[in-house]
Amino acid sequence: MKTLALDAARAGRLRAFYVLTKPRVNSLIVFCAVIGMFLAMPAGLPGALTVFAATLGIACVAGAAAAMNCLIERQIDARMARTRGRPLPRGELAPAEVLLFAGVLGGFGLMVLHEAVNPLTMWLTLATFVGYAVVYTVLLKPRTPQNIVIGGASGAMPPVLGWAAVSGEVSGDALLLFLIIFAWTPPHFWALALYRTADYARAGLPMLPVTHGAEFTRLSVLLYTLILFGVTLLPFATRMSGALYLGAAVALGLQFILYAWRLYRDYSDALARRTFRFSIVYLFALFAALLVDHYLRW
Ligand code: HEM
Ligand SMILES: CC(C)=CCC/C(C)=C/CC/C(C)=C/COP(=O)(O)OP(=O)(O)O
Repeated sequence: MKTLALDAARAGRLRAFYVLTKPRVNSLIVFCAVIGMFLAMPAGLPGALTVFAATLGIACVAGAAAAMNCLIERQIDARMARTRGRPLPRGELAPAEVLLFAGVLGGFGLMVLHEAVNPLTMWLTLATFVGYAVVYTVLLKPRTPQNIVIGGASGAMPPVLGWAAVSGEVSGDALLLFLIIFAWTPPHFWALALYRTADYARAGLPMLPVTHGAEFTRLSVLLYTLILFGVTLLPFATRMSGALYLGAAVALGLQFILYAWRLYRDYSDALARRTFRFSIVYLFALFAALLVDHYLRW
């Protein structure tokens, strides 16, 4: 009986550490990094060991960054309905053990990148960690409604990390992939912020709908979705990608613009929620299209 209770407690703690790494958000982060690895090969496949080590290293550092964000924001998270069920506000884990967990996980990830991939990828991943855990979480998020526009730069790094892991450099093509996620982040986040405005206001965070109102935020979502459409045409314009990619980018982009237009003209929380969900499907599908196009052309 006693062993069973102990096992259940241990499983609960393991689950709490897992939740801290924000596995669902990071699944898309890692997916984009892996696509970057394949696109970096002009022909053929990247080495299996490089792909494995780079994926493991990037996933561990991204998980550590998420855990640091949960640690730094534990009091803010306790005030928001969406986040108050996280392990730290619930008291399931102590701050010191989360710091240790993030340090060990992040340190392990950086070591794998340095030893089994290359130092450039390790340094870029460390910079991404600092960009999210310090620049975005500590400096920008509590201060400016442009927090996610500037902080989005770290979220846009994963394909660049993947590219650097395989090629040992950062090329213009990799920067196009960066630009796509950079332009995608504002409509992705502001769609959610629109139906979570009360939560952010309660937490005292200056998100765009709190500081500038819903209508301005809806217009901003629409404008960034149009910018995103233009940016997603660049891989075709520069001949990095072919017609198959172009077809997918146009079809997905028009659908995103339609969501943003309807959100602007005819707002409802349910539509904002659907737009946010679509933003995730959109990025998965766009990066999958880049990959399929790359190998079909080859
Ligand atoms: C500064 C940039 C970003 C901000 C502020 C942001 C914000 C958010 C927030 C608040 C959520 C809800 C999370 C939750 O309820 O636990 C979310 C979900 C999500 N985000 Fe982002 N995000 C950003 C960048 C990214 C990037 C770069 C990616 C991937 C490339 C991404 C992928 C996702 C995914 C997949 C989800 C859904 C998670 C789920 O289904 O539970 N986000 N994002
Ligand atoms: C090393 C590496 C590849 C790191 C990538 C990590 C990274 C830049 C993630 C950005 C996406 C993310 C978790 C946003 C959550 O925003 P939030 O923290 O405002 O959301 P919250 O309110 O749910 O905590």
